[in-house]
Amino acid sequence: MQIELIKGHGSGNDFLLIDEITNSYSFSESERAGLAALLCDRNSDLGADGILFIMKSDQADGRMRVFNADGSEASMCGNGLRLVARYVCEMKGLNEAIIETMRADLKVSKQEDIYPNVTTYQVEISPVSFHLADLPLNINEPNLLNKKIPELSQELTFSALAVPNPHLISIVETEQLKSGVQKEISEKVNNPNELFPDGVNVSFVKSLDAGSIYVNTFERGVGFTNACGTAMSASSLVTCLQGLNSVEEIINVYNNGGRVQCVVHENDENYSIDLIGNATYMYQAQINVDLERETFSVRSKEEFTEQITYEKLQADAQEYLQKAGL
Ligand SMILES: N[C@H](CCC[C@H](N)C(=O)O)C(=O)O
Repeated sequence: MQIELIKGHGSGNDFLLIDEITNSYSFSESERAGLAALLCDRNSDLGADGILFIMKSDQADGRMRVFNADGSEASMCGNGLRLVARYVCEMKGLNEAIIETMRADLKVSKQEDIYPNVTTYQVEISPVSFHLADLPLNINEPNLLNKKIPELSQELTFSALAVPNPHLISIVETEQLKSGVQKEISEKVNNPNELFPDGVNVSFVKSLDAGSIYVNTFERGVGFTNACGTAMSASSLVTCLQGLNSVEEIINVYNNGGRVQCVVHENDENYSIDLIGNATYMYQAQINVDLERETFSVRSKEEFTEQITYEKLQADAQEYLQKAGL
């Protein structure tokens, strides 16, 4: 089958966007998973952290389904939703829209550039739950906020929440970031285990200057990525719960792919997070895929020029992190 796609990224978390609104593709569930595993392979001519299927919606301006590089589907993707927001808004000539996701119809909007000439969108991250059954996390507690999980670590404390995809977050110091402990814990909870039967995204967070944090994430279904939008949003919320940052204030979230901003909103113990950051296109391509034989070829590939400007944002962020000793 012939497929057109755009490759883009949100803070270095890169995705293949497949437009099912304009094109008359009709993928079965197994084809969606198979395409993700085949096209996201970093040893192939494409490679990405996941695929974003952009689909018609009966109730919103568009619909996003996100598949990780291992072919598993996730309920939400913050960096990916900014790319889908851009694609749908530009297609329909909108500055704001509603995008249907697995668990909620979410508000998205075009924003002022977060960095000169870097196309920027804001997306709503919601719903948020601290109920452990919503991850799921199998421990006999109503929630897990800044507590130990002895099976994973004797010294680290963790918070667990679903936004709505599952996140396990630990606020750490530089030495823990530089040790191999995050990889160890992440691989343990993303291979068959009793604690997290569906796996979990694992983030280590370091508080920097006031209103600034650094987040490093091992993503369920992918591995370490440059950034994870839902993880950066969930981490921002956890830093507010721990008194390191404040709700309704901009939090600069640094990551290995650059910088985004989060604003945590609280309404009677209900939280949502606004995630603001780049939505950068890298190239568009036409490919021929033979899923039976698990092969594909790139028929054409045309680069965009936006990445050149994005790399200036990324260099600034990396300079800041170097000064912070990261
Ligand atoms: N790996 C995640 C999905 C992608 C989320 C991430 N790329 C983001 O930007 O939020 C999961 O399985 O829950």
